[in-house]
Amino acid sequence: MPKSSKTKWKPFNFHDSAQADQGDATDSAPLRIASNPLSSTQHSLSGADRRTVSEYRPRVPYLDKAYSAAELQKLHESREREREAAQEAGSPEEASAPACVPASLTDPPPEPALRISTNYQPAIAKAESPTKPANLAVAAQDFEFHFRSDSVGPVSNENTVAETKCPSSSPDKDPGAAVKGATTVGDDMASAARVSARPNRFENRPPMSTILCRNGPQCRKLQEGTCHYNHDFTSMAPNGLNASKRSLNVDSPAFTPTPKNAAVQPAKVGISPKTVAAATFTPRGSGKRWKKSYLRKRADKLSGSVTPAAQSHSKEPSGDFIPQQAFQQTQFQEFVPGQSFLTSPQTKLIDEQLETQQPQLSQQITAFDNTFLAQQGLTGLDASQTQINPYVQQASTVGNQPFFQDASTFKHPLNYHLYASIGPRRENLMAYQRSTADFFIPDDLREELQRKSEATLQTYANSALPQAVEYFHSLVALDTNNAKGASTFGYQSWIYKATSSRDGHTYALRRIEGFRLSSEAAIRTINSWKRITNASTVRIYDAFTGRWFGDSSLIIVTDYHPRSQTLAEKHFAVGRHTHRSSAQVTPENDLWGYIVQLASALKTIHEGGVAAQTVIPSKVLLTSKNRLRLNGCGVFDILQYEQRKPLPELQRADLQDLGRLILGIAARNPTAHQNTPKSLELVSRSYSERLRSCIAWLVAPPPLPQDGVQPTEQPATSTEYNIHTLLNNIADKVISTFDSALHLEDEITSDLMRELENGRLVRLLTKINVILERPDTSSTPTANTPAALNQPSAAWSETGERYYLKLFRDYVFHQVDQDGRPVLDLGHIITCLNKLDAGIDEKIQLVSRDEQSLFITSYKEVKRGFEAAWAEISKASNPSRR
Ligand SMILES: Nc1ncnc2c1ncn2[C@@H]1O[C@H](COP(=O)(O)OP(=O)(O)OP(=O)(O)O)[C@@H](O)[C@H]1O
Repeated sequence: MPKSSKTKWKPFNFHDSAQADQGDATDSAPLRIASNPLSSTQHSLSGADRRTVSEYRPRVPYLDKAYSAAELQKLHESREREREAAQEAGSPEEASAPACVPASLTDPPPEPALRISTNYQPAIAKAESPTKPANLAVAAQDFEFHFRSDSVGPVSNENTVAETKCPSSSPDKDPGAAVKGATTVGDDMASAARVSARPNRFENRPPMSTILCRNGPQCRKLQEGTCHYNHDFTSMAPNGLNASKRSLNVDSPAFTPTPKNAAVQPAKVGISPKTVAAATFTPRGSGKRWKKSYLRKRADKLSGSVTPAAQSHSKEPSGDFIPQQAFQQTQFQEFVPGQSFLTSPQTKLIDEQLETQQPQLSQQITAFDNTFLAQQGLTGLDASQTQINPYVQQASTVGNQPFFQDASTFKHPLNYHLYASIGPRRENLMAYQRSTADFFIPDDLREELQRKSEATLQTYANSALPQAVEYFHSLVALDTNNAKGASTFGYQSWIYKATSSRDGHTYALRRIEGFRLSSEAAIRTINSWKRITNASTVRIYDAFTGRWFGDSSLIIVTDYHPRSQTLAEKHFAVGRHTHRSSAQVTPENDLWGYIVQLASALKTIHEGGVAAQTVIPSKVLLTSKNRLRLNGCGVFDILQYEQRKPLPELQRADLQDLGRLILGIAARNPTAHQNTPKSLELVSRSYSERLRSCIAWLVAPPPLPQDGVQPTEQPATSTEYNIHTLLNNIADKVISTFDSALHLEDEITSDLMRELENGRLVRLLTKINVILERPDTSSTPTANTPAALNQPSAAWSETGERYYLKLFRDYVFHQVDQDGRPVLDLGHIITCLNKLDAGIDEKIQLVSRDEQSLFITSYKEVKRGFEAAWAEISKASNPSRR
């Protein structure tokens, strides 16, 4: 990286990417990656094997050696001597043969626009005196050198790349002359033998004036009068092939393979003749459907009727978004190939048939429709009424479907390990080196988050559940137990995941089946619960009753915690998520963590003037590792409003329930509290006395004081049985749980930091893809002249001002090694993108795919080019800014 570079770190401003100034980009490039030394390529000047620009020698495919002027002069003299010797020996043919020497050695070369020496510094190349005329006699034949005349100054929009051709690339001269001269003269050089053994790729090349110019009709060189290629495009077929050259003919001579050592004509850019034999494109994989659609479209056209536009892209505002409804109403528009601007032979044939045999074809279409509908089981429907929903099941299946969908039916699981780093991590990296895993959050965390996200978004198209419950839609049952009896609450209860049409978030709906609300006051108790906010409770939002399920149901709306598990499922082996057998001992620290979290929840609940009444294994959710949330709160307050007990009694019962819960887990028996002394003895065998005495205190509350004063109104003493006493007694455990929580927070923050750079790179990649090879945006669409969409832009052609941006894309993403194999080096890609984002002064060499063009430019200029193109596209996208 050049020392003089003082470019400031200034990332692309991609709408919202307000990035802070990161200091000197040359000293602290944003990300430095270990470059794989094995992956250095012919295009690469950066990385571990970086060479300086001056060391670069162009690769000449048919010469192993680049001859200097002195060497060529020596060859010439040697050839002259031979000719004279032959003359003296009386060999007239040999003597009369013209001396085959490079034109550059015999004639003064035509005045070049720019002359180059082999030691040139391309980025700062300047015209040299013609004292070294033959230095590039060989190299220049293969390369058309492009230079940025303004490599340091600002890039002009009109002529971004000032390009110069070497004189020997003139079409009038045989480009292989110098090589031929060298090979016939040199009899003393092994390299000459090698050269002569290799085919000259220009030998059988047709004259340039017969080759169609790759830059197309808009070739700038043509306007300047310097392009010697053919610009008569009238003979070209619309698909870009030269019809006269490429079309198959029975009179065509049989194909004769070229011998391996024969001179090979260089391959031309274009569509391979093999494509003639390629299968016709058939949309949607069904030839019948495609043909049917096309036939109908053509029949419509002939009969004057118009195929209605699809409604699926209507921009009319909709009300609440209800995916299931929208899903079933969607119309799928058939693919209509008639709108294509290219006419395939097949469509031409059908056109002709339609013109001549319209009546027969109409019958054919009707017969085709009937057959098709019969195949789909849709007989009796008019084709225009048929809307095919690929997700709709047979009616009988839907009718028999229970509340619980077969989750595997529509499941397309993610491949969680698609992006996982493979193999062990290398430890012997340098300080500035990174491995792929460093750029992403840990695999297990990412997988867990992805699974949660998938669970949150999962819906079923053919659910037998109501489509909407109040302001919720897309219901999915979370209960796994199909045959349920009366639950904890004395009624059948169900849990559904649902999406709110008010805010689009996902909630859990607890349904109490068959509950009749007797008093308005009962449902208003939910207001106290709405105010309870604690990290260890499942938050409550709303409660209402209704008949959406065909019965009178009470619905309580709570937070949804995807992929959560109850303590009962985890510790007492009664659920689908059970990973641990109930025989396993739970670590004591985990148990203290449970006590602290639930005590924290109870503290907030009791201070809020309510009681949980649900501190039981099936109502405590585990939402991640050892992370508890008290669930099902507020339900008893509504259900037992008439028979409610005094609050102190309920709050003491909460503490006792907590004791029973911990006792059950510690003794590995959900009914352990039924024989408390024995269970406590069991606990004392596996756990500390501290834990045993804490559980013993919780499960045996002292008699209730008679005055009924609320515990929260008095300072706690060690003898009182309330949540404050509990928290005072376990203060040290509270502190250690708090410390663990802080450690976890630090870890998650550092994981988050890794993803920070990825977001920036995604924005950069998005921007690059928006820009690259975009069709022309310069023309503004009007009523008479529609936008020139899909028209290739001259800016991307070889002479266009954005050509080098395309080459930069190849340099970053399409690297190949010396054998032409793809190089997949994430380090190289990320390094290049970061350097582009920073816009540093480092030089890069961009080579066209055919190796005919070479640019020496810098990241700074590439960035400037991308920014200019982005500004142009942004302007074109916003009519008010045009
Ligand atoms: N808020 C929630 N978010 C996500 N999942 C939940 C939520 N509440 C409950 N679940 C899940 O729903 C399932 C059933 O929960 P529920 O509270 O009905 O327990 P249960 O075992 O059916 O007990 P019971 O029938 O005695 O009430 C559990 O697997 C639980 O993980």
